[in-house]
Amino acid sequence: MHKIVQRVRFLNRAPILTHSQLLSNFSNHATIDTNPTFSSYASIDRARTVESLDFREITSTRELRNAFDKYNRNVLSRCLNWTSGAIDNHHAASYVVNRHFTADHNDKCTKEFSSKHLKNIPNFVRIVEVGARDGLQNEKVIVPTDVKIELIKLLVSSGLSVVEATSFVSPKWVPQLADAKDVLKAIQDVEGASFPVLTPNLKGFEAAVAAGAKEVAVFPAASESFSKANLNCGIEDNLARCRDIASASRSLRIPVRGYISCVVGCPLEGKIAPAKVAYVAKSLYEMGISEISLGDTIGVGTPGNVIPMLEAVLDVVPIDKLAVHFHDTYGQALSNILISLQMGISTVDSSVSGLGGCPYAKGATGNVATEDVVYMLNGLGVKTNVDLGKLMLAGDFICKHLGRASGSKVATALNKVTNSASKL
Ligand SMILES: CC(C)(COP(=O)([O-])OP(=O)([O-])OC[C@H]1O[C@@H](n2cnc3c(N)ncnc32)[C@H](O)[C@@H]1OP(=O)([O-])[O-])[C@@H](O)C(=O)NCCC(=O)NCCSC(=O)C[C@@](C)(O)CC(=O)[O-]
Repeated sequence: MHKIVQRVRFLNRAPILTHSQLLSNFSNHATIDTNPTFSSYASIDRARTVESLDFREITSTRELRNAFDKYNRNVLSRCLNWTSGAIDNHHAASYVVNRHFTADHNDKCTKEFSSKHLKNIPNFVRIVEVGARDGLQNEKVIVPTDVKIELIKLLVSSGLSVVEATSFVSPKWVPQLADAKDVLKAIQDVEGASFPVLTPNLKGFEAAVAAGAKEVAVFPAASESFSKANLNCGIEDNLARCRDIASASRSLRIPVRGYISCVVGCPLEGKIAPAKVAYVAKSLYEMGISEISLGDTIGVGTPGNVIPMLEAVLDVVPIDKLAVHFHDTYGQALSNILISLQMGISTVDSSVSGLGGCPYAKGATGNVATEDVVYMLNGLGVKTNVDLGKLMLAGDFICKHLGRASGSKVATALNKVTNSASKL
């Protein structure tokens, strides 16, 4: 039933069914419908828990499946005992979404497939949501603080357990995040997630801690030129700043994440050698950084250059300390994530609706969209604890505010499907 509630909820254009309304609709269908093709559903063992009901059992009947394929409203109505009205449209939409367009995997197929080709893929992937920071930092028009706060709350309510909240950087460099202190203070009581913030130097670290930060992130680059453009200092000077933050955080027991920018390519230097990335990763590891996120800042990576980069880093840093952070400029992010998972990495950064871009990396488009990552992981049978429907609500919210379409292919496709379904 949880699944059903989820699917109906994400159709936020019409009233939401309560749990008991859904239950009663379900028992009605099971008892009233006399169509023989529907008997497999009608004979569902009553002793089974409500949670175990699954639309797949219903949609396995040929007549119903054909009706969905042809969007035949008459047959659908007969099979499902619909009457007209908003509730029925909810049903239609959730059936259609489930039948055709979710990434729910078929257990048998996926398991056989995984055992051969996907055996290293983790059972659980931790998603680090960076939309409120990486996603918004490049926006020219200042997003009001309360919109940022609402976005963060919506992201948490979708089940994301790490939601990067903002950056304590110079407001002259990144004016969009000048309200870092207010954002962080306003989410102190939000439960269910951690809220890391970027800190480029001790000044930023101290301000973040004063505002209530319990996790921070430093962000050196693997490219000397990019380091200067982004942080006004070279790689070594910046590593010294990271070291200062790492030692200041130790006594406060504050975990420090380390991003490495430009791990395969730099907007100023071009290709980046894997050895350079490994050098910065090893330096961060040796200073006690809790997790190292490898950033393809301008999205030029393909599995062809990501694999050698990951191999070089894996020689010097244990796999459980690594995360990947792909931008989707050339549409390669999901393939790069899949390769990273196959190599054993189980933490992935992404941004709701594919928002993002670094102000100091010209041409870089958004991060990989969290919706697309969740959809792919659902399809692989990998757990994330993220509710795709609720995540789409967060995406909808921020896209409406920014006045632009979602950068997530999954959100765009599912929204089209549910719009069609609501016309049934
Ligand atoms: C690092 C600095 C501050 C050096 O900037 P600077 O100008 O060299 O610093 P400074 O020490 O000379 O100070 C200049 C002014 O900034 C102030 N200042 C100094 N530090 C801070 C601070 N922490 N917070 C607030 N203010 C600060 C300082 O007080 C002073 O103020 P003034 O006296 O002129 O009024 C600057 O270069 C900066 O803020 N850079 C941040 C750039 C940035 O945020 N880039 C985007 C994030 S990186 C990214 O997106 C990549 C990533 C992580 O996502 C991974 C990926 O995608 O691959």
